[in-house]
Amino acid sequence: MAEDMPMLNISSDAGTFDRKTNRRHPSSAEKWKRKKLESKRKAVFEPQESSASKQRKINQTGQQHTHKQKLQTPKSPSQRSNNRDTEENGDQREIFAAKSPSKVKTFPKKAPKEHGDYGRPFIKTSSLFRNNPEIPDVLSPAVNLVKEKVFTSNTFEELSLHPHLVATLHKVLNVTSMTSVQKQTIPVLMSGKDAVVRSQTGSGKTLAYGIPVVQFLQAMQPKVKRSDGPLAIVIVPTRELALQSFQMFQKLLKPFTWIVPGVLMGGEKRKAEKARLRKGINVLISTPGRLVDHIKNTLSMAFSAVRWLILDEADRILDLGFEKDLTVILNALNAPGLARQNVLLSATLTEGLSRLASISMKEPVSIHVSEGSGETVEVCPQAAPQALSDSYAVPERLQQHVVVVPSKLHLVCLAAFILTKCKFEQRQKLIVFISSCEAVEFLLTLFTAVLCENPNTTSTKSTSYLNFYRLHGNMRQEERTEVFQEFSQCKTGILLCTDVAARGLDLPQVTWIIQYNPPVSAAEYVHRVGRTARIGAQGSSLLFLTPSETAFVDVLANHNISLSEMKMVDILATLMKVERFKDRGKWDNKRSAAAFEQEVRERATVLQTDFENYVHANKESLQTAKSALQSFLRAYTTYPSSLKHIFHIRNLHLGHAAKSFGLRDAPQGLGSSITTNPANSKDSKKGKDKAKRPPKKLTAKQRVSNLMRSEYFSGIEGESKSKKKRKKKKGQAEEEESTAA
Ligand SMILES: Nc1ncnc2c1ncn2[C@@H]1O[C@H](COP(=O)(O)OP(=O)(O)OP(=O)(O)O)[C@@H](O)[C@H]1O
Repeated sequence: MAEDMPMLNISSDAGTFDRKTNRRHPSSAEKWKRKKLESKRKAVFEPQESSASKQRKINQTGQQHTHKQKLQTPKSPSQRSNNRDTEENGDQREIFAAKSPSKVKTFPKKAPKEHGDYGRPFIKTSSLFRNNPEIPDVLSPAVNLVKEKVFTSNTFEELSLHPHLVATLHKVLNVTSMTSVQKQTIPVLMSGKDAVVRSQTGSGKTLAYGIPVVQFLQAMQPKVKRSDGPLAIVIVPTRELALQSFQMFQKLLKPFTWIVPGVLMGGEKRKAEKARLRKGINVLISTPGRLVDHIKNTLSMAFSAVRWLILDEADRILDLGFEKDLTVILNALNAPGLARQNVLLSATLTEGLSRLASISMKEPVSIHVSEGSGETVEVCPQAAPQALSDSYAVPERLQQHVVVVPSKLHLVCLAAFILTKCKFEQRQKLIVFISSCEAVEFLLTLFTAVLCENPNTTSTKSTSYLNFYRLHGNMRQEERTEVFQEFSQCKTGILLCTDVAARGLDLPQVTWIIQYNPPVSAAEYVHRVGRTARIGAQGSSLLFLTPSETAFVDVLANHNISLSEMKMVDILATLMKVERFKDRGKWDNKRSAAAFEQEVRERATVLQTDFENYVHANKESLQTAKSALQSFLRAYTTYPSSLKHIFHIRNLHLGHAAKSFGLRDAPQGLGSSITTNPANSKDSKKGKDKAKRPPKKLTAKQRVSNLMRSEYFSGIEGESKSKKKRKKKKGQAEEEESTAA
């Protein structure tokens, strides 16, 4: 791993160390030594290698790894990681390098003149930029884009709605003409039929079911009373989406004050929710888990009057994690046997839904908004959802990009992209998708500490153009709600989040969606990017892939999604404009392209070193980084089997992945359950043996538990067994308490 360490090449004998900047200035003796070694620099820099020489190096890599591991043995990893500051670490590396035979390269002592000295220690860039897998060109296959027209020229007046409802749409919701999905769905639902609705993200599906429900309820005779209990139930996969749908119903129901909407989200005290349920909620919006909780534990929960069941993001709700909950809900609803209208909606409904349709729907109308089908609505009994193709429509004004970044460079590349957008462009609102709650927390802390502080001053005041927010399922509900509201209202900001924010959230003016960790399916990709370019607006997205993951572009192409490539070097080049590097001198066009590239590499290395210094500054931050890495690895094991040929934990290089968490080494004992790349194994011989063994087959139960764990990583809904048990106990206690009261 030694070669993977960031090399601030500093000798121990003299020089001054600037504690403010964490950098050491070389002594004159050192400078002389460096000068002598200048002639060797070419051998070290190797700016452009031929593919033949690259291949040779790849062939040698295994040998080099083994050798370097041997060199490191005098110190245990834990001892190494306890070395707080770079100076100490730098000494350590030099000692090892001195003892090593010729295969281990000697590091240069001085940067070439054209790169400037600026009185800074020379920065060896190879640890970040060498031994990375080759970056292939990504050619997104040609696809037939599925187009959906968002707006129609038809108005809500054409629908025979209650005039107060039309007025509310105009005045409160500020909408006048219908979107395509509304034009097709509202009349079908108003005629009393069940429907399966698929239309692109941000096309107005919420009002497409909200308007018919309100129209129906306000017209009911005798007039709706609170004591009637739930008449319409809306199930959504996340708490924030529940809150958002609830707020939409609140607005729509403004003129019809006798109809009461309510939301059950979890996070709130069950006792308080129970009290609200007892008082009476007519339009009940809930996450599946919370509703099941009340079905099982709230005696006063009655479903005898339910006339509408709406599953928004229906494909998500049908995922394994929620299926059990849904069965409980359907059993409870089906018991009284009242005629009920059922609606399923999502931007990515596929044939998997036929199972649910057959359980709960009667001759559903299939509404599929796309070019060509714009004016027609088919009535397809039972098998309707199967007719839905696997081609997904994405918003027309969404610009989709992909960037291929080796694992080691992930962190600096994300940081550079955030800086590019937020510092040098106006009014940027970014959402960054990350695979686990722990990794979100880690990146928030790291970026806030390293990017928001100005290294040239002692002030810790954060820079005004970088406002970080975070959202994931391990946060307290009040905090989640607060962040959701704040990020909705802010003009600029960066939301670091898990997939809790992937579905349905209507966050205004989001300009960029960054998928730092790839999604678990093409459908999830569509929902993530759908947080921008909503309702006809413009937006952009960027998908990060490692070189071994580029086949995911073909998976997306199979669903008619096409991406254009962005080059990592172009993203990193932003570092040339960043103020924190201003002491490195001004750059102009007169310098050679190679010098420019070298300077970019050096700056990226300085930034990576800042990240690593922060991570290794104390035990706590080191542990946080390790936990984040571990959770990332665990999340990586949960890709479905259909994508395992692309996203397999064995393809990951642990040392490189560790670097993307600011760690200088892959921590030991990352969890025996995680299958690792044999090349990462401490004992390469053992690793080879391991590689021969066929991968352990998981039982169905294990696969399910893996998926559930994946939910827990993003914190969408699934919970660990022990957490559920604790909650159940608490609930029972509350129940007893309230009965006693
Ligand atoms: N007819 C309309 N005219 C103008 N704006 C509208 C109209 N209908 C809905 N909107 C607005 O469009 C935005 C997106 O709507 P909505 O959240 O319902 O989309 P969606 O199709 O459910 O998206 P997703 O698939 O991501 O859940 C909302 O801000 C909503 O207020």
